[in-house]
Amino acid sequence: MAHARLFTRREIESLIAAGDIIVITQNTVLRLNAWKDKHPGGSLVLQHMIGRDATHEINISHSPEIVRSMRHYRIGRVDGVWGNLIPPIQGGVYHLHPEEEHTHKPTSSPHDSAYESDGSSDCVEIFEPEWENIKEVSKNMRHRTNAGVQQINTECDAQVLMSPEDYTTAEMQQALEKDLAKYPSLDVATQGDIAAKFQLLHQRVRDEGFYECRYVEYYKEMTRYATLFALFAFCLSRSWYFVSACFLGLFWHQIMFSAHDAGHRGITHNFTKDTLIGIFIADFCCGLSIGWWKSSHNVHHLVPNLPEHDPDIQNVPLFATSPSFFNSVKSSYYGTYFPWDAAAGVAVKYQKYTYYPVMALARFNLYVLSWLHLAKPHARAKGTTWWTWYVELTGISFYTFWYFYVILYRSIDTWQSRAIFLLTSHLVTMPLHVQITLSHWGTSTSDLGPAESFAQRQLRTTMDVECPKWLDFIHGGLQFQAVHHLFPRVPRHNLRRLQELVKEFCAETKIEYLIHGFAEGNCVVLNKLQDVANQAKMLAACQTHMAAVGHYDLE
Ligand code: HEM
Repeated sequence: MAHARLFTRREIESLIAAGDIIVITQNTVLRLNAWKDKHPGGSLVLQHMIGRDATHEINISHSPEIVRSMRHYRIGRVDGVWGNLIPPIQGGVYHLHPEEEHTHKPTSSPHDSAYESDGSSDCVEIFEPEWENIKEVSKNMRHRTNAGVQQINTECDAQVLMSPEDYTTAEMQQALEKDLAKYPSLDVATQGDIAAKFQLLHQRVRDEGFYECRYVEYYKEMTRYATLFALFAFCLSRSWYFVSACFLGLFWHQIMFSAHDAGHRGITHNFTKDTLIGIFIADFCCGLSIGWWKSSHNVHHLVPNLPEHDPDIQNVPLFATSPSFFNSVKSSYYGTYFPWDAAAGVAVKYQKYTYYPVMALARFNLYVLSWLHLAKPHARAKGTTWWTWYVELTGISFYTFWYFYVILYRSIDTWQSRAIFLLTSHLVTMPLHVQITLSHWGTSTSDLGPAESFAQRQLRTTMDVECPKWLDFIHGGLQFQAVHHLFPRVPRHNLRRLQELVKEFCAETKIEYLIHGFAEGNCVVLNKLQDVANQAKMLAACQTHMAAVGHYDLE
């Protein structure tokens, strides 16, 4: 039996070196080459899991039936605790071992599970923690940068004698060390214990019915959306343009929460039904592509707050929430560089002040991103979800005609009223964009490496907003972001109850549960923006100084 084969770590590395998409789940080895272009969650999410134990990521993203169907892609198993490799997309480099170069046979069978066992009983390799290596690297970096950091602390002007690269490294290192000191150890036993406890928690979530959607809550939601829409239409018919625009903005603000639920298949749990609900709300009613949103959001959920990989924090030149961006990050999502140039240097210095104005206009940017996404060849999904692109294009075209022609042009008389209506309806959605950024912009952007468990990474990089129950509808479930990141398919209206279990889990595992009131959360984000702005100023001072002493070219 091919799937009885026991793989060694070296063999897994060789398969990855040969270009295979190898993922470990519950000690079984999956080869997913056949899903590369057909996976409904996108190809990037598979790539971020290559060489890793993706048990939790897989279990929280799919129904138990789909998880069971994955056995078709099994090519063998591994023994002991699997120590995650760094996926190639995140910089992992693997080489075929000379003796395997000739024997590796890439498979092209439909199920891609035709890896032939040679019947040999390969030696079992139990992963030894890389924690010692991490500490060693960390120590070396500290030695290299400590002198510079002290210099910066004592000489807060352009007299710093540090290169911009060293300064950035020092800042990133300090943030990393803060997290290492604050969060549970990355050793195998501790992270294994967190993973085991998370598995138990997930079982409890299933057993206690948290995945069951309480549809009555959606009837209430729909009543609210319908009321807001009716008020918009009524006011428009009376030519009360400003009030009408406010109601339309509030309608968009509220209904987009349900698009988020549908995008996660958190309503019916059926891909086709939830995707259609998502397209109806996002594309037809709001002019935004749910396909674009899913393609970036699925990646964001897997690698939250990793500057090179999470599209949600890649906002240079306007904003930077991590000094990593000073190194001109190449985005694995967009495939392009976010250069740290003069424009970024200036904009980021003032980002604390531009945050709310930009959030107020953020919706216009989402139109652009939606259209750009649909124009890309890879937006046309292959496999069973091929139809989504056509329905989306119909929806978004309908919206454009309806909003810009029927509402703005035909229903409103003057250009001045049109401009007021356009701006008001879009500005009213600002709290939604602030709410979205509150969840992550104030939290850590450090990468603790492949040894960190799924649950710890999500909780370390995600923040909840505390609010009374009666205000839940205003935050639309996004206030339970940490809970949602652990269980993205759990229906929104069950998250408040689930939050209690997650808090218990955090207390048991000693992972801090990040939660702030709305105003306090805003301050956390603004402080983070100010911190990075200060770092950007210091970086500029380093550049000026190094240029003055002839070690740096300001161009
Ligand atoms: C390597 C780890 C994997 C991750 C992180 C992952 C993640 C995801 C995500 C986020 C979605 C949601 C798509 C959306 O609605 O936008 C999804 C959907 C889906 N994935 Fe995966 N996936 C993984 C592996 C697999 C594998 C091995 C299979 C093969 C059976 C698979 C089959 C599917 C299917 C059929 C759907 C559609 C969902 C549905 O019908 O409910 N995935 N996946």
